[in-house]
Amino acid sequence: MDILLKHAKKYRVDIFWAVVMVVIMAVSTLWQPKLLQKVIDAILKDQGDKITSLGIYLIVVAVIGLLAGVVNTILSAKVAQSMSADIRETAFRKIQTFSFGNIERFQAGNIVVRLTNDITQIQTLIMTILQTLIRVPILFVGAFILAMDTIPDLWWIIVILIVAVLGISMLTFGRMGRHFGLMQGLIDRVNELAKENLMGVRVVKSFNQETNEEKRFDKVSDDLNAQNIYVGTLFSVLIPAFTLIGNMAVVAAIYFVGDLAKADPSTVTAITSFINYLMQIMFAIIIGGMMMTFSARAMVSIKRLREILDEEPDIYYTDVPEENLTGSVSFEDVSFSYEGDDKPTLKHINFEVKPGEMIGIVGATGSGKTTLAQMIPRLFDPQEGMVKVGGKNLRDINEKSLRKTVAFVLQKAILFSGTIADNLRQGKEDAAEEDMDVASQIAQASEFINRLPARYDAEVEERSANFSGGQKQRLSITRGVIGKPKILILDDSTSALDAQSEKLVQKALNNELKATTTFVIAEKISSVINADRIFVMDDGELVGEGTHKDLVENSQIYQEIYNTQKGKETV
Ligand SMILES: Nc1ncnc2c1ncn2[C@@H]1O[C@H](COP(=O)(O)OP(=O)(O)OP(=O)(O)O)[C@@H](O)[C@H]1O
Repeated sequence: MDILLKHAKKYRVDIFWAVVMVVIMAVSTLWQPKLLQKVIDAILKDQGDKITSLGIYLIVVAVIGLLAGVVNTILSAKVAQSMSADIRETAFRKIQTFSFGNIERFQAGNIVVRLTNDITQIQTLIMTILQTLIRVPILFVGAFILAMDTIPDLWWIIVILIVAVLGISMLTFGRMGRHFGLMQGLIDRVNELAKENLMGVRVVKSFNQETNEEKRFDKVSDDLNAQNIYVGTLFSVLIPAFTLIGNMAVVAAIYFVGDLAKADPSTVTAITSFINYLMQIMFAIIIGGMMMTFSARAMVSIKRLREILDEEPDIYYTDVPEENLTGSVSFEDVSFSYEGDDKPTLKHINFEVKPGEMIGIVGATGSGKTTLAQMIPRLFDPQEGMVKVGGKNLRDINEKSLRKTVAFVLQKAILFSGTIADNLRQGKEDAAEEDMDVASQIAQASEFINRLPARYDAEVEERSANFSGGQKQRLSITRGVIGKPKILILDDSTSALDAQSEKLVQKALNNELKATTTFVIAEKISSVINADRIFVMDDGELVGEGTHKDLVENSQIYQEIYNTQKGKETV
């Protein structure tokens, strides 16, 4: 609840007026039956003047109540929407501080559901609170007192009605609350499955997996449907049950009022307002029950959002001034394990790289090449040892200094929707067209960019679906080199390029970014054969280091990789 209170402060004036409007609305609702009773009384006594004045009075009270209701709805909607937008933005800002590790802990799909579905639940709760929280007790207590005051002899009908409606509400709304919790978990699962399926739609189709995928999805969707049907069934039983109780109370009131009227004829005119108050008591209990059920559902959502807001970022940057670092990189006895893994992925890695060196990293799949590279831009922190850039421990430099020094071109080229220029400017905020020309020439991207009518203003669709794998990689390399970083890491980033283009990229890098320290992770030895030094990784260990010539002579693992590739390629 503290999330709601914290974000409510900003809207306290609107909340105050929303609450005032609710009170006016409740008082108007309570007042109307009494006025109606007086109008009927005047009609029976044929008091023409009184009928008109009371009639106008009744209409004015009803219109005021109606207007208060409209203003309350407008204010409540405004506050609910604004507060939920604020909470969503706060959560999104928090997510931006997360490391890879933090995000993996939640899974991306799960975070999306929290930012959408859970926020919607919270929005509904805020709206419900502002519309009903105060109205329910005022209506319940007011209608109870007024009903007792109207026909005191029928007090027992009021008590039986309250006991019956309360009993049924507690039984059903309690059950619904539990099922809402289950539904939330299933909605997560439906979202995850749909996302996984759509992201991997090419794999699904090429492996003819549609039927299996449908089965997996249907199972979760059916479970969710079963929960929905259960809650729906409870609702469909509830409404006739409440109607029956209400009608029985009305019949009892009419039946017994006959006896009372013999002694006091004025009781007859009181029956309409008495019935009205009975209905108001019943609705107050029902609305209260529904509010509690909504709250139970929204509490699950608040808890899920709290988890995001309370998550401590794994990686903190120290508050030191920005500085210009050199391109040297050193690992001092670095060991690292992914969370939940009992086996380390990197084991006691030691090396030193001078500014401007080109380092190739090779090794079997899963040997830890990407993990090692991810330590340099500090995507993960090692559990043991120290990573230094420009002679400084990464834990002692600020984020900006590191980001402007290191550019990382990922194995999987990821572009954002927008234009090509928008994407390139992620690598250099103020990049001019000339910078883009130079960078795209290095990445061998200029040819296809120049063929696009809008060139750098060409649109990149969502998930860059309008570009081929090779084009995405070229654009991704362009973004990596555009800021002329001191350290450039290419993680298997030329895998979708033909051998000729790959060679041209390497040549251009050598010519244009001579001063840049470059790490090239490659599956193919041919991609790193000309590197100043090549690191050989095996099962998390750095088992060899040297030029291609040295390694062919001295490293058994390198020789094995080299020999398996030699037959297939011109190395
Ligand atoms: N985010 C992660 N969480 C848990 N384990 C991971 C994660 N990323 C990698 N691993 C594990 O760490 C090991 C090393 O992975 P890494 O990606 O560094 O290897 P690699 O040498 O780059 O492989 P490849 O050549 O196939 O890209 C693998 O066993 C992998 O399963």
